[in-house]
Amino acid sequence: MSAVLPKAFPSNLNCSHLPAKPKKKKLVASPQVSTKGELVMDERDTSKSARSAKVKRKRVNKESTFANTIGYGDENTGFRVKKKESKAAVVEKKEKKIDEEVFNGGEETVLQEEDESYLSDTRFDECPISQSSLKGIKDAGYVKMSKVQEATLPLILQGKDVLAKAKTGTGKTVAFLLPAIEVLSKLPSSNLGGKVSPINVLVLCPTRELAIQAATEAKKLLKYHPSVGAQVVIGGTRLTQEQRNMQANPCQILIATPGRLKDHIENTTGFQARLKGVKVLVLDEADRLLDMGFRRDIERIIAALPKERQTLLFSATVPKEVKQICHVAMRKDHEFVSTVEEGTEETHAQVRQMYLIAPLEKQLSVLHRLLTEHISQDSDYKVIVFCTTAMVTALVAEVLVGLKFKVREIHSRKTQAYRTRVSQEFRQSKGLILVSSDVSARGVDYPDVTLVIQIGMPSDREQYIHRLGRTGRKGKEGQGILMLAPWEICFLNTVKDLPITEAAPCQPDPGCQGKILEVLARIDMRNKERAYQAWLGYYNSAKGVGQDKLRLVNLATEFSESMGLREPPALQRKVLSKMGLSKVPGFRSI
Ligand SMILES: Nc1ncnc2c1ncn2[C@@H]1O[C@H](COP(=O)(O)OP(=O)(O)OP(=O)(O)O)[C@@H](O)[C@H]1O
Repeated sequence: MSAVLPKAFPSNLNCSHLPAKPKKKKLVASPQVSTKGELVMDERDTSKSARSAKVKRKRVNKESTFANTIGYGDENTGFRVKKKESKAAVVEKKEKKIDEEVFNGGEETVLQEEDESYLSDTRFDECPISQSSLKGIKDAGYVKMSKVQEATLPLILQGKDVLAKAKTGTGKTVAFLLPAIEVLSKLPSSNLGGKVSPINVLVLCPTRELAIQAATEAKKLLKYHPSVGAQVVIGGTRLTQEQRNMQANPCQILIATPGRLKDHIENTTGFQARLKGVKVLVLDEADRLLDMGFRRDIERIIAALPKERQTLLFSATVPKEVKQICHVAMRKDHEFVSTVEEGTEETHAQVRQMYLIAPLEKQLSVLHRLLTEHISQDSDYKVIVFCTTAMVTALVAEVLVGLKFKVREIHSRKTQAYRTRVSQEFRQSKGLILVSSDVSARGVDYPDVTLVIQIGMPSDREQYIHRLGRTGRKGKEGQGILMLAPWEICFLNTVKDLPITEAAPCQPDPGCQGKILEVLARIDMRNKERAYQAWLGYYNSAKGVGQDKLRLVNLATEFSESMGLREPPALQRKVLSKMGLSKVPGFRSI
């Protein structure tokens, strides 16, 4: 590995790119319980401005925390207790327990500093919605509607198809769920019963985490609608188990990921007939669901639904192409609603965005420095580190664990039970780093994320915005750092209209590189091989990088060197062939 630092990375500068954090406020619980069942917190802080901030502590449901029940950090704890049970039975029980916890909502303790800029002046109780929904909303602690909720509710209640765009973390989930529940609760009873139990509201989400989260939100709103239920069908769980659940307790609201829904359409008896009852179809993260990765599944699903229905498309990003192809799902006379003013940025002003250029060989030590600095400034840190692929995510997580950071990892190569557990833990934690692939890029609502780091170029501008949107939710502050290699600078063109500034060059801690090499040396070779292959696959199809295959060979070698390897791993011929790289000189094959 070369020790020479490129120009963009001068050795005499310190890492001063992170803005100094304001002094932490001390939050002290005052023993008052409001009429809403909220525990209201007093804020004891010496600073005047801080004293004026409204801070609430919300208690949601249940006494036992999800974290306590499951026993994090020791995957095996739960398995060893009852020796007589088979491993499969225990796993099944554990997954069931996770499901129950997820859908009943474990205790969630959230400290909130309210900045109400995302809210409108309209209160929910001024709207023409049912008393049952209002009670659920009140219990959830929502008083005023967010701007997107205020803008879309009347249109949806009028029966219009709606394509809605609103910034990340501004309440789009409630914006589509609440009116959908209202539509459902007004259906004549013939639609609610009979031989076939119809699905009346179908919500599609691009990731499992998002589907689970939407179901949790639905449960809150349905609390006082005893005859309406919401169910989730997602990949990574047993199809037969889902079939049994649906048969035992068919619900009117189904929240699904597209692949698994398609499976049910094709393999579950009576499912197609149930779908004929759909009155409202929602595509959450619509632009993602309509892009090529999902399009076929979506078209197949739409073909199974009645044409006479209402369709709602929601996202924080609605590129031109989506407006052009939304007719795949919507009626021509649909309404387009945007709470992002024309000519203004799609990101939040209170989230400071920076980019930082570092060669691959230095990125882990720069990451180390960024994290160390952030943690020293904020003991309540909650960081998400996004990586390009699942296997690169696994590798970066392993390195950070080796460097003694408190880390969890989440990506598609983990079992669904693991992903659900980690997601719940991160939601409820402070002082934790989540290393993630794009499974957490969109929609996932982790409260109080203090910093989002993106390593390597995101797949596109939209993905950058959604990943960044994991911080600065509900009007809170946040920071985002995009770390690019010098040859990835072209990505900046796609986000040049966003307020993203160059961070001061970062000098890693002396000695850190040595530690990283030691950690890398201990990592199983197979993990590095997998990361190399995944990295190559990603950049091979990345715009602005993948076209020049000869350059790609050199960049991939640079990546393998950044993992401490002297020579790049050999790849299977069929893998190279699949990537269209078999004839490119420089790749080793077996
Ligand atoms: N009217 C409201 N008042 C207060 N909080 C709300 C309101 N509506 C929704 N919320 C809360 O705001 C948070 C963000 O909502 P949500 O996850 O739906 O945002 P989003 O706009 O869908 O974000 P993304 O674009 O990232 O998917 C959630 O914790 C949700 O419970």
